[in-house]
Amino acid sequence: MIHARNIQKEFDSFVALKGVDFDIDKNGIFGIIGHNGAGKTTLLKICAGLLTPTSGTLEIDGINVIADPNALKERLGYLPEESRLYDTMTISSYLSFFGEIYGMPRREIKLRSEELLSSLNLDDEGKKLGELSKGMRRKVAIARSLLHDPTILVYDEATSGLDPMSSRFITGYFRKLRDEGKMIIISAHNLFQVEEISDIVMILSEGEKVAFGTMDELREQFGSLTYYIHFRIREPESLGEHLLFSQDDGGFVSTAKDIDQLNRITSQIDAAGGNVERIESRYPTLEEMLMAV
Ligand SMILES: Nc1ncnc2c1ncn2[C@@H]1O[C@H](COP(=O)(O)OP(=O)(O)OP(=O)(O)O)[C@@H](O)[C@H]1O
Repeated sequence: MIHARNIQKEFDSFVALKGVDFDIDKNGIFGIIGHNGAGKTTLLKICAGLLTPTSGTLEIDGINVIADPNALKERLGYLPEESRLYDTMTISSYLSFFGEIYGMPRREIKLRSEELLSSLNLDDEGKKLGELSKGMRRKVAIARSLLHDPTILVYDEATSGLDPMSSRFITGYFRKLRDEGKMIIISAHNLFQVEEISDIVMILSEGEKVAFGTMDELREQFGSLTYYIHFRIREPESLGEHLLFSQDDGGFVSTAKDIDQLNRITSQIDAAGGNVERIESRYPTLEEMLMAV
């Protein structure tokens, strides 16, 4: 559960967050998206208790994060956008080091590390962290964030630098953690991924919340179904200048917002000697929503 009221953050005279409010009543995956500089990392750091907002209140799972950020620490797994690892350590010595910082008993550190390495598909071949690939290093950072079995996860661009297989694996892993009842707050530039796994999405733009809700609620907010009319035509210029269309997969595509417009366009294509191949209808994707804000 998260209750945020009027979260503002100023850096000197620059206002990075301009009074963000939201409520999430059930644990699950909360995706924050927005263009570069929208304020995603700033909001994530505030949620992780690592940055104090200039004003506002924030409660996560009953903890007053701003007044008592330390109370969150035990329950928090935080993954920054770029996590620094100690290059000369091996994976297991690195995880042991952090386990000890968390005050975990040695035996538990060992068991938990083995469990995480195996479920993240990470082989500890005794290599030094500095010798690992970027994707493997990201997985080590993810393992570290999960070592103490936190219930609240704050992940900034968790899958950046991962190949598609590893990236899919991590999103699958998030679903598993969600099913275990954890609260997972993520930001990602991969909008398809956010759309696929988030229970609630927020779109931030220049420090303001411009949309918030389930994907179904966002689809309603960002307009209705659009019809995509895919067609072929020998002489596209004969369609006249009033019909908007673009090239698509060897043919052309035009869009209609309702059935009347759809009928008009298909008749126009027909009259110009074209051939409608298929008509698709779909709601806007998260990417199209972000383009619209
Ligand atoms: N410590 C800081 N001092 C001054 N300005 C900052 C600081 N941290 C962030 N900002 C500014 O606040 C704004 C929001 O930054 P933030 O990193 O939260 O954006 P973001 O949405 O995560 O962007 P990106 O997608 O590029 O990572 C930016 O204009 C940034 O320059």
